Amino acid sequence: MVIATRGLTKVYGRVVAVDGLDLEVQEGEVFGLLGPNGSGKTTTILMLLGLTEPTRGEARVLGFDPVREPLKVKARVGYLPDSVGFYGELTAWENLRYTTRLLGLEAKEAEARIEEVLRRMGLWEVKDRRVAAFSRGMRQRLGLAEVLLKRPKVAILDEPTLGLDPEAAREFLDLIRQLKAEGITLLLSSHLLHQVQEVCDRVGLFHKGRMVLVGTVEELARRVLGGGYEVHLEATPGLGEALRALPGVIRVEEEGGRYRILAEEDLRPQVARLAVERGSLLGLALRRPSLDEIYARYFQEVAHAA
Ligand SMILES: Nc1ncnc2c1ncn2[C@@H]1O[C@H](COP(=O)(O)OP(=O)(O)OP(=O)(O)O)[C@@H](O)[C@H]1O
Repeated sequence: MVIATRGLTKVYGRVVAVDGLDLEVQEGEVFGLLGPNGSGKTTTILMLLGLTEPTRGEARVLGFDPVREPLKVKARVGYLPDSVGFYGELTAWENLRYTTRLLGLEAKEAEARIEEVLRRMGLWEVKDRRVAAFSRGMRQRLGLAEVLLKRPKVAILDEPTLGLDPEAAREFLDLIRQLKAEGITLLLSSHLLHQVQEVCDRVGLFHKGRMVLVGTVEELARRVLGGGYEVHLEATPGLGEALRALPGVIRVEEEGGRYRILAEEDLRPQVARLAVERGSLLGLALRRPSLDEIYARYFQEVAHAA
């Protein structure tokens, strides 16, 4: 287990920021800590890095206790905070050179690593530009470059796509996929559920300091919505009834020939056959159920039960 916590709790005065967190992240996994602002994601991250002390409970990161061995954790774990602090007056290269000094790398090794990470993040061409002139997306990539200087086994990214336009966010998520392919374990936090769900192997949904749901998106969809598959169909209007009668279909929403079908399995063949038999098939696609919907539905049910 790369990250493990038991009963991890942080209380600020009267606010329980993180409440009895049991979290396990395995080697090579991309795990998303997801939830609205103020739900405890950043506090969790700070405790894992030894930057704030838990009130109760314990954590292990790569086997080290962040409270008692914070330097061992920091040496091995890359951290991208939610607002990255670089020296605006210095160039990208100079900022990273500063970091390599803090890491204690000797000049030759430092310069080789800086070139490597800047090239990877697509920033080599702008290495001599002052960071003050960087866009938010470039700054985030420079933040990830800085994380990689350390050659970490684990990277913890706090709200990595916040403030990025859709294209920059997509590029950033692609970089995260590449890091995963290299075997780096990633923990990332976000309140943009739909955006990061694509890259996460598993997610933990936070609500008021508690991790209320944890699993793959499909598992959560099955547990909360009743089905893990969403088929989108465009066909002749009026097929709702017939679609609902297909075995494995849980719910069908229809809007003028556009259908959203929630199902227990991938029912595209059955749906296609039905659409062709009853008229015409104009479009068919399988979507991952959305975490936003899972989250919303879960809280409707919680509120309803209460
Ligand atoms: N240093 C602090 N002192 C007092 N209260 C705090 C402190 N840090 C966080 N909190 C409170 O703890 C709760 C959890 O905050 P936290 O920042 O961990 O949430 P978050 O999910 O990361 O949200 P965000 O996305 O806004 O960072 C909030 O109610 C917040 O106000």
